[in-house]
Amino acid sequence: MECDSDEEVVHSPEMKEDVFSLVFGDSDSEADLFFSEGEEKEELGANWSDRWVKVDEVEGLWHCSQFLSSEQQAALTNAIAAEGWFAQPQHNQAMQFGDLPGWTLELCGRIAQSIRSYTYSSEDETGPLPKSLLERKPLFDQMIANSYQPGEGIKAHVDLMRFEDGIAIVSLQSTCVMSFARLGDATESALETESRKGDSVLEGFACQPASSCHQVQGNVRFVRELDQKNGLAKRVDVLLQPGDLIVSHGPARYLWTHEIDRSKDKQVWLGKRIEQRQRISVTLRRLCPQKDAD
Ligand SMILES: O=C(O)CCC(=O)C(=O)O
Ligand SMILES: [Fe+2]
Repeated sequence: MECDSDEEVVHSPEMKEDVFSLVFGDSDSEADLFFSEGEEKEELGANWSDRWVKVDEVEGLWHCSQFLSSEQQAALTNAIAAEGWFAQPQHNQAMQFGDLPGWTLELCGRIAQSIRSYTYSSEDETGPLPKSLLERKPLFDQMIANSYQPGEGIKAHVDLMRFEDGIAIVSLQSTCVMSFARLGDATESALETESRKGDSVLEGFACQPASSCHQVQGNVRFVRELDQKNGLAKRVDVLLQPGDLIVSHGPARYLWTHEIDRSKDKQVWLGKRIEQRQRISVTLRRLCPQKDAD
């Protein structure tokens, strides 16, 4: 079964006040899902600059490797499980608008913190989000949690225009390849994966005689499929591992589709098949202001 983004709300239960404290013990509004006791929140940003990687070909797409540690991933997975949204495998999507659960607010805070720490320490970069988006309040007011059983993915889409620019997605539990395709090319016939088999991963940027390029940047690998005519990337695959975060704005948000095809034989990375487990993702966005009805 495919998840059709935004079209289907399987489950959207009322938030129970006490769920968060049941899972994490009593905590105040500065809930401590992500921060262990005594940890200096301000100092956490120190090494963010190394983890954020700009995906050059998809302007406005940024990847943060290991945004959440394994403990934090477990805590977030538990918080989602405690919501009861995915108690049955056929329930695959839950949305929250406005008053977001405590763990979501904490996640938003941590995303903002990591982006700020990157953006304000590198003057010449736009960073994962332009400052105008980064400093809006609230940063996000809508959350979708998606649950994918092995074999399930999400069709190529651009997120609905009712959401503002600036989108964040956190991946949990199963590694997957997310494919970005330039909007004009999105409907082209299935893209060749065979040509990638046997290609080796090289440090830096290496173009194969065929039309695909591999790039390794830190812990992140991209595979780019080039347009033979103009040499520009028409498809870029990004490996998302549990705990990774991606953020998109501008062209990446409006001019590229994103897709996860987990049908048989599609989740292949550098010649190896990715083991599929249940995957959960948390997408954070902000709704456009309501237009007054005339
Ligand atoms: O599951 C994902 O990583 C992507 C979700 C997505 O694209 C969406 O909800 O619009
Ligand atoms: Fe999406």
